Amino acid sequence: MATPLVVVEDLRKMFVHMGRELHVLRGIDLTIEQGEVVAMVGQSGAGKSTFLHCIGTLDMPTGGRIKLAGEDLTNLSSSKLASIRNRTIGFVFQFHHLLPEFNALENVMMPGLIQGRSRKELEPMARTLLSEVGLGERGTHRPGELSGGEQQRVALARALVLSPKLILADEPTGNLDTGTSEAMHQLFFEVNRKHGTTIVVVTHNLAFAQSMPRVVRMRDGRIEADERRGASLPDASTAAAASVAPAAEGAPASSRGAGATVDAADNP
Ligand SMILES: Nc1ncnc2c1ncn2[C@@H]1O[C@H](COP(=O)(O)OP(=O)(O)OP(=O)(O)O)[C@@H](O)[C@H]1O
Repeated sequence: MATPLVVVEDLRKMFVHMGRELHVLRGIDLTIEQGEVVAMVGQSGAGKSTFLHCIGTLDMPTGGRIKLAGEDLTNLSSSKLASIRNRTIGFVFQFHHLLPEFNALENVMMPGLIQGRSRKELEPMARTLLSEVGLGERGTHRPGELSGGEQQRVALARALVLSPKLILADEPTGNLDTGTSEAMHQLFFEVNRKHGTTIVVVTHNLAFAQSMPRVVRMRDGRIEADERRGASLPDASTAAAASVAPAAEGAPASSRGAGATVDAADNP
């Protein structure tokens, strides 16, 4: 039976900007089950990132309720929220925010090192994750010595190092070329398959969104559509190849038209 990981009820977020109220989330109800892979799509300004930040405990809602892994986040202190965040969520952003003075392996270990865990404890996991994202041989490279796609793969490995139940990704391939994006997209499916991690991705990439089993479309701070496609995930061998072959980054775009934007589809 499906187990809810994220339960959102009547979620609202209002910003006050220059004395004016901006109602960015206007009553969102959404349940995400454990192990789901969900695309969040919609036009620019629809509130996708704000929604992601709220369920990621990076931003406080102004109304409604969020339950994460059974815990009601309402009225929790910032330190309690940080503790839930650290043990439950891994983040992947458009810009990877790797620390330039540390190598790939150290960057992957960093969330654990910050928590006071030992290098000895973290290193085997970090090495395994780097291998899973196809960078087993690049552990000693600093971010400046890696391509954009490789840096983003290090960021994905870093997001996984504390074994989160949930990965929240905000335009994780928005900064990458089409072929590199495709390899990264396959990696998300591979991570879901291998670790059972629930994944929520904000994306403008039509091909990526359409490959997801569930697509939630936002408009003006509300959910406009929530479609479960029943689509099978991409072929495991394709995903595995993408995860182990850095060369896949240079692979040509598929005929599905990766790189097209969902917004373009919104406004035919
Ligand atoms: N801190 C803030 N203060 C005021 N307004 C904000 C703040 N953060 C976001 N907004 C506004 O909220 C609206 C929704 O922003 P959000 O980033 O969630 O949209 P989005 O759907 O992710 O858009 P995009 O696809 O362009 O990234 C925008 O109009 C934005 O200007």
